[in-house]
Amino acid sequence: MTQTRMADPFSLVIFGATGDLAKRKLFPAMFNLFKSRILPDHFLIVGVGRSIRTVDAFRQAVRNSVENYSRFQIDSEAEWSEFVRHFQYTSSDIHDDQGYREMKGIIEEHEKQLEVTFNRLFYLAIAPGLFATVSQKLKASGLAAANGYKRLIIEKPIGHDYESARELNKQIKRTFEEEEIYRIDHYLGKEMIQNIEVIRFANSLFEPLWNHRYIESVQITASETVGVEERANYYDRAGALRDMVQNHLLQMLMMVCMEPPSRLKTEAIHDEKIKVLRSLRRYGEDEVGKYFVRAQYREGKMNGKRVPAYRDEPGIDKNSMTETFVAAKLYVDNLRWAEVPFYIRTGKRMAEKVTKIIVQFKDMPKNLYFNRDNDLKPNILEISIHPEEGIKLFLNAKKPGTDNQITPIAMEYCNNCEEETPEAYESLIYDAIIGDQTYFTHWAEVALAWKFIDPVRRLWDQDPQSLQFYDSGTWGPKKAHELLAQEGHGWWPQYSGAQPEIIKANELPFK
Ligand SMILES: NC(=O)C1=CN([C@@H]2O[C@H](COP(=O)(O)OP(=O)(O)OC[C@H]3O[C@@H](n4cnc5c(N)ncnc54)[C@H](OP(=O)(O)O)[C@@H]3O)[C@@H](O)[C@H]2O)C=CC1
Ligand SMILES: O=C1O[C@H](COP(=O)(O)O)[C@@H](O)[C@H](O)[C@H]1O
Repeated sequence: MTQTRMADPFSLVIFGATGDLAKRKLFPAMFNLFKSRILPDHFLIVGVGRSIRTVDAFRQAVRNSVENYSRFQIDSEAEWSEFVRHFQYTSSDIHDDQGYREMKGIIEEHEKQLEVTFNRLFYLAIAPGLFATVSQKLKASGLAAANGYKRLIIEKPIGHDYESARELNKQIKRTFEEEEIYRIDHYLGKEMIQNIEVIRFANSLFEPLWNHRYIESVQITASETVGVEERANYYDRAGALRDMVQNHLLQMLMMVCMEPPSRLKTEAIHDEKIKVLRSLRRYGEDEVGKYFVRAQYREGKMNGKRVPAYRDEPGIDKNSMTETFVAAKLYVDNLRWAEVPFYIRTGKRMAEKVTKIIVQFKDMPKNLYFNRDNDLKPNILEISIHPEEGIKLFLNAKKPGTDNQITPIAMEYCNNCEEETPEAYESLIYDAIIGDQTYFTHWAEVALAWKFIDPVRRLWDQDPQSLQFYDSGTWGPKKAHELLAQEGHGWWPQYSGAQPEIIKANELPFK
């Protein structure tokens, strides 16, 4: 959410309104925006699903979802009525033209009552295999012919490789221009991911150091404790490389690496992100094994409870070769990042749920001054994205009262300690409503990310030996540690051993 202003009146059609995404994310996000008073008086939400529901039953489902997942409470029945009166429902199969006529009828009826420009958004919370059909039928039915704006919001996965993504994109573009397509990568809606830009470009402290001369390495971790859950059908065909690396991890990498944009405008930011993907070092087939590690979880213990191996999860093939973990060493071959390793890792059933970026600065000269025993801890900037949100800067300082002993200390800022921050979908839906594409994925990003991933995937598919295994509840296979050890590095924080004192940002003298 880049700016807070009241949105213009709009109609939003949610395809897949009876599904999980709508229930857990979309309805609560709409309610959060309503509570934040940034939705206009006039807006309409039309839910579409195959399930037969009355409008009242649909509104009750919206209420259940808000009560379970919204960050705000419903304060009164009057408030609830004011919110829910905006919701309508129509039951229809996506292939059925009559359904589109009904949607059009509901929307036109709403628009007729208003003397304003008619803006329409279409949110596809449905399987990607249905995107092209909906897009084509929106055009044919005239629904996509608003006299204001028309926008399409789609979810990942966008294809399963470059070719399929390109084909899908081609079909969607028959109805929507690039400026009308909002491709959600929900990591870009996270507060601290959006904060990376500010930390980098609003602090004279960091910008001069943000390059290969001062940065030793960067680590990006997105670890999860959950297993495959109920998504066997999708996940077993996707794997962690497609599910997490192609999108979320590369997006985080782009935010860390991009050059300062010429202006804080969507196009300028997208241009710089795209250049990062273009600069990513491509590995030959014989190099994938050296720079990438993939693995699958075995059974293990999580919170004292035994959990099954991936191959024993419901719906998963007993011989599945799908990876649930990926680690990689990447290089961005440009002048700023020459030879700086970017270590990325993601996995399911790992020891902790954590999303974090670690920027490790170069060591002080060895054997000089305070580093004479060569045991100074490195300076680290830790950007915590989830579940903590904030930054910590690890420094070395004199231990109070002792004889020149040095201790690591940390200065800390917590972003979500005092108040709950907006949820990613809330920020992104709001941005789509006000027409800000900054934190959505441009087609060129999708295309280049696939082009980077595809050769790795191809190689893995031909090489069963590339699959390692790790116990559930651990930090992944040994090889993922060896990947860093080769360079004298280690995954933070196990490697640091530091138990730094924390200096809170609000205790600093300038506050
Ligand atoms: N759930 C999540 O957290 C996330 C989901 N996504 C993506 O969002 C999309 C939806 O996911 P999710 O909500 O989990 O899926 P669900 O299976 O829970 O819901 C699918 C929805 O699509 C509707 N639907 C399916 N086929 C048709 C059809 N032929 N005509 C009309 N409606 C149809 C279903 O309606 P009905 O049941 O009434 O037939 C239902 O509302 C997927 O692309 C997924 O990858 C992305 C990120 C996170
Ligand atoms: O997109 C996805 O992300 C989730 C992890 O998201 P987070 O916000 O909880 O970090 C992951 O579980 C899922 O497999 C993937 O499709």
